[in-house]
Amino acid sequence: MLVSPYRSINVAPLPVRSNLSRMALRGTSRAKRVVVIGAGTAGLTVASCLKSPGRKPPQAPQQDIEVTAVEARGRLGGRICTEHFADGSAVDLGAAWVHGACRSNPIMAIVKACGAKLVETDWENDIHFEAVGTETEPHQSKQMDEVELKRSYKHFEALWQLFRMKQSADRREAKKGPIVDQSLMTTLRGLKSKAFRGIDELDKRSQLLLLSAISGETEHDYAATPDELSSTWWDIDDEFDGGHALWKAGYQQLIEHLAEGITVVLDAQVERIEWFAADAGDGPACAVSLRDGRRLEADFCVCTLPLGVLQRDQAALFRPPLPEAKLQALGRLGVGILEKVALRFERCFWESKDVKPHCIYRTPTSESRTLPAACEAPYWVSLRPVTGSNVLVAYFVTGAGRVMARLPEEEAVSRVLALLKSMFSPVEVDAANLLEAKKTAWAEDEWSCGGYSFLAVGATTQDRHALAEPVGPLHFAGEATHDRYPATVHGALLSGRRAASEILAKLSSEAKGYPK
Ligand SMILES: Cc1cc2nc3c(=O)[nH]c(=O)nc-3n(C[C@H](O)[C@H](O)[C@H](O)COP(=O)(O)OP(=O)(O)OC[C@H]3O[C@@H](n4cnc5c(N)ncnc54)[C@H](O)[C@@H]3O)c2cc1C
Repeated sequence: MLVSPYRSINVAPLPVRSNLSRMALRGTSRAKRVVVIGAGTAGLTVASCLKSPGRKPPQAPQQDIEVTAVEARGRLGGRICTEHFADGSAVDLGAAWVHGACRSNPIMAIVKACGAKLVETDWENDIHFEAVGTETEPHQSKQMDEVELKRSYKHFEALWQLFRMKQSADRREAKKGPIVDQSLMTTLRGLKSKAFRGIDELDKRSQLLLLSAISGETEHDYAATPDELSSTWWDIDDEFDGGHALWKAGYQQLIEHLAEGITVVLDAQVERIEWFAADAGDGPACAVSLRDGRRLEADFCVCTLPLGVLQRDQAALFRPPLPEAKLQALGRLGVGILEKVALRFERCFWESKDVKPHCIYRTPTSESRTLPAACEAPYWVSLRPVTGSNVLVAYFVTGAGRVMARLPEEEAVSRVLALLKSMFSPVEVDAANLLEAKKTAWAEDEWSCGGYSFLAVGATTQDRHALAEPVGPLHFAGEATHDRYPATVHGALLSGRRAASEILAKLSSEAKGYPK
């Protein structure tokens, strides 16, 4: 059966919960109401922090807070979406890895609290194929020559050293005043030295291998092409130490933990967010209108809508309109595309007695690969080391992801099978060996409009700050608003904590009688 994320067929429906948080009421006539828009990681974190804001200093006010999260989908988690195959094994169709599984990563405390099991991915344990001939039927692949692979890495390292020097110089200039940014690919193409004569000077084959290495370094992580990514600010994000680990029972464990005790209204699509001036009288500070006509009034509203949704809907959503700085930030930031096709087989054909790869790569032929290229071929992650099930997950990014998102499920699956057949014994990859498949379409999904945010040409971290900036009683969270850890679950979680502490700080100064 093929399942797209928004259908969420295999996810056990989580009940709408209704035990509102009630802390001791002191000094106010009624509880403060907070509406959180979106019940993904950021939204649930805001709600959970406001529900139990932790130990407070004695002078801090005890404030009664009622938190309600409204969520467009019929499930929790947003871009976290765990589904299950018929054998009970979990597969994450949205976020899968805890990037930087170390103690300072806030996700690890939740992993510990829910007793979850993580399995680290061994990126070195991989196999590389390359396509031979043209990409037209029947296409074949052969395992890559190690010597050639090493040679391509040499080119890559030389190019990357040059790039890092240029990027440091550009960043120094940016500190002095405005600079003209350009795409990562434009910069890479312009780099030459004695050790590296330039991309265009390489023979076709070396170019192809170099480009694959660039894809691996940029497109796989950022879900955007080097033509889209900012050269100056590429890789400005921070990361936690430690490996990259997958959840044995799925990322949904994090969502279930965050959602405990939170009131969530599911199937509630927000159509309008209004806020009113502080001197507008005794009425509500803001109001959220739903597609079904319901209206929720509140003292604060926290918007955790994904960047793609904000870009599409901001003009219709906000009354009054968002400030210019926010609109400009929305226009500059980019949304990357990442899609998955997960296949469960009866028999495992990608492992041998000696080789049990975690990852499988395939370089397409030069004929099919235009420069500068989008990553046209997927890479595969084996879930055998994680769940023990014979599952391969194919990852498609950027243009290839967009194509996959639009393809009917059966066609997408047969394309992935054809690629696998070209690399492994066609007898083993036979459709009869395929038990189940699940396919995503995040790029087409009304409530995510893509994968995750990236700094496009001309965008800077300041745009993330502008997106995070509160507007009156309206606060903002979500992965795109985090400056250090965007595009990740931990970034979304930390952005939720930030928005919650902004509201608590306002309540605290209000209780002390400071002006709003
Ligand atoms: C395919 C894929 C793979 C990824 N892999 C990883 C990974 O391995 N590791 C990692 O750390 N990160 C990964 N990410 C990124 C990670 O999933 C996100 O950064 C994170 O989940 C975002 O959380 P959020 O709360 O900001 O947004 P979301 O989870 O998208 O939450 C926003 C919520 O708002 C809801 N919503 C939208 N519109 C409306 C509306 N009008 N009214 C009401 N509700 C609305 C949405 O349904 C959603 O539930 C991946 C993302 C994708 C798509």
